[in-house]
Amino acid sequence: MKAGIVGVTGYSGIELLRLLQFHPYINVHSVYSSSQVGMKLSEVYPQISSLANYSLESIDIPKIANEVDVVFIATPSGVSSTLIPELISQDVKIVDLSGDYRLGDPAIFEKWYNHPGPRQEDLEKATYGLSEWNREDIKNSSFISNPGCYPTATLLGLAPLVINKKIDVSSIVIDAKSGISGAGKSPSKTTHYAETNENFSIYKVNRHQHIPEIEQVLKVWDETIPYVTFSTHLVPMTRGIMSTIYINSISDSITFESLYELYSTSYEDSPFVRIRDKGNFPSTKEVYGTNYCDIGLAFDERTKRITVVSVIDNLVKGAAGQAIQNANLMFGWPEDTGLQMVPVFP
Ligand SMILES: NC(=O)C1=CN([C@@H]2O[C@H](COP(=O)(O)OP(=O)(O)OC[C@H]3O[C@@H](n4cnc5c(N)ncnc54)[C@H](OP(=O)(O)O)[C@@H]3O)[C@@H](O)[C@H]2O)C=CC1
Ligand SMILES: CC(=O)N[C@@H](CCC(=O)OP(=O)(O)O)C(=O)O
Repeated sequence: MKAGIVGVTGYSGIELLRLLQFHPYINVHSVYSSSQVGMKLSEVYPQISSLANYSLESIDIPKIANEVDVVFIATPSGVSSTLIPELISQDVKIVDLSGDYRLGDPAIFEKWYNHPGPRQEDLEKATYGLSEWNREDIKNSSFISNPGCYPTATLLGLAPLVINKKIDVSSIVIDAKSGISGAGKSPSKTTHYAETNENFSIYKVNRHQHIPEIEQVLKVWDETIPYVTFSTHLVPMTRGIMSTIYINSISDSITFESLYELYSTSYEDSPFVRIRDKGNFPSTKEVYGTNYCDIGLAFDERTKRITVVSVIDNLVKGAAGQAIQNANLMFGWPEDTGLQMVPVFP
């Protein structure tokens, strides 16, 4: 299959190109840019000069649809909703890495993203691509809205408890931390080296755009879920997300062993979700450069509170890796095709 990447000069786009080098059935045919048309991609990223000699092409929808079988769109929010209305009518599979098509209601989108959302009629054609929990719909879809990085780590961490109704639904607190590459490659005041190095900061308190995304999915799993508390922090590292989740249990019979059994069973057919043994908690480096989501669990007998620790690489399972996992599902291949990496460590 031939793939195209829109936004290849960004962090998720270049990660897509890197990961697809390992894919046996997908060949990156063309790469597209809005601002550097005609340049060689190796002029932007000399580290890929040994790969095929890609030139950055303009974003011309009929041409894209004509030359590739699947197009990955890795552009800032607000861009894909200008491309999708035309692209969607063409015979090409689409994976959108941005947040544009994740929320089902354009009014909610506008409230949290602070700019107008996509058309309702196009939103209805998008399938939310949380691979592990939406496989059948993804297999039958040709337009995937890839989840956000924080929602991926958080929802994989919460799913077994929420779906199996093991918790006090009003008690969910999510404390999430991200490396700086989560903010993309354009520098800003908050991602400036002097602001992030040897610093640890909280941001977008109670107004992060991933709050409605997380709540929307949780409500599909359990309609009684009200709101969640979700906070995000910047950590002075390049990649990685750790989502630490605190929840009150509703059952006195919960033990670490019962939690471990629940999670292991829930993810027994999910090659990328790995559950840690008792007392063993994952760190972000242990999934670095891979599509894994590693989950650690604890139960506090005194407070009856459950702690879930979920880590991913934001650019892989949180973006490019999950996008390829979803393309694999759409094409009917095993979902780990081309994604069997070993973490870069240390
Ligand atoms: N970074 C991460 O960890 C994650 C990011 N995402 C989402 O994926 C998307 C890409 O993120 P990321 O790679 O970090 O972003 P970057 O800012 O690193 O790159 C985005 C790229 O989009 C292109 N672009 C910018 N403006 C436009 C435009 N108006 N029209 C077309 N292309 C444009 C640019 O390339 P050029 O100038 O060459 O066109 C740019 O290199 C975002 O929506 C982000 O929210 C999702 C999950 C995780
Ligand atoms: C560290 C950092 O800044 N991370 C970004 C997450 C980017 C992302 O995945 O957001 P989308 O929903 O727009 O795709 C943020 O918190 O906004």
